[in-house]
Amino acid sequence: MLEVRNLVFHPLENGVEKCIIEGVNFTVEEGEMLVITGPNGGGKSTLAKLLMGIEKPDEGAVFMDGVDITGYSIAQRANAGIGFAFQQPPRFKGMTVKRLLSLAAGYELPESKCCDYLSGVGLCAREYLNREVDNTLSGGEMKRLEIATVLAKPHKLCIFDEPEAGIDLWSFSMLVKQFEQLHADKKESLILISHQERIIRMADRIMVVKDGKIETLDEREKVLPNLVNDDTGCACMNPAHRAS
Ligand SMILES: Nc1ncnc2c1ncn2[C@@H]1O[C@H](COP(=O)(O)OP(=O)(O)OP(=O)(O)O)[C@@H](O)[C@H]1O
Repeated sequence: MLEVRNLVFHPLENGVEKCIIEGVNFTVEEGEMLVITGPNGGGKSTLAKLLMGIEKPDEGAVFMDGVDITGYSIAQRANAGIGFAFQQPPRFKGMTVKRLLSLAAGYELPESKCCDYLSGVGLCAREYLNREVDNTLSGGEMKRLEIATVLAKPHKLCIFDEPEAGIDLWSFSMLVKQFEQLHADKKESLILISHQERIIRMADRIMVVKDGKIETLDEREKVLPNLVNDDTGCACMNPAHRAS
């Protein structure tokens, strides 16, 4: 379904080319959950931004259902069926949570539906529906709201960048259930960027990205034993990232 061919991203930093992504190739099949992990600064978020069209690759191509979407804008990619939850979600002063969810869904959502999406990420609709999406919301609230906006619309492919970041354990457990349900339905393909062992354990395949390259890409059963016994700096080894 998604095919990434030889992606290269070399932005200029102070006039000098910096190698961030170096010839990355992979595919994601229909209904598959691919978890991308690896050390901090390895290039995972940049790869997600290249898939979403937030950054443009210097070389390579991205295909969705055989169509070359490399030149597509963020909006065109959204229309092609790609949803994305940022690592650090943007805020929209003057917009209510209800309005944002309706915009994300593409139609005026009834309150009951908003309630379902909000409670799915551990937010109480009564408290949040009419709140503004501004800096009065905490980082964890923003993050969960961002995920709710992605869940509010069916996509072919959803990309979640560190959905666990800044989220308390109780809400994290609810999120894991949401991902398990999405995965069980097999209607959407999922790319989850994560350092969390509990999320990594849900993957069909695991990709380890390090120094802008794919270090490993294989089925979970093959990658996981090496990952949890690895002390080379893969963040999921850090006890702080382990799910309780
Ligand atoms: N446009 C850019 N110009 C210069 N450097 C960049 C640019 N985008 C990303 N980088 C650098 O590329 C490297 C990879 O960043 P990226 O955010 O993709 O890593 P990551 O694997 O997602 O890390 P983390 O696990 O900490 O979230 C970092 O060193 C970052 O500072």
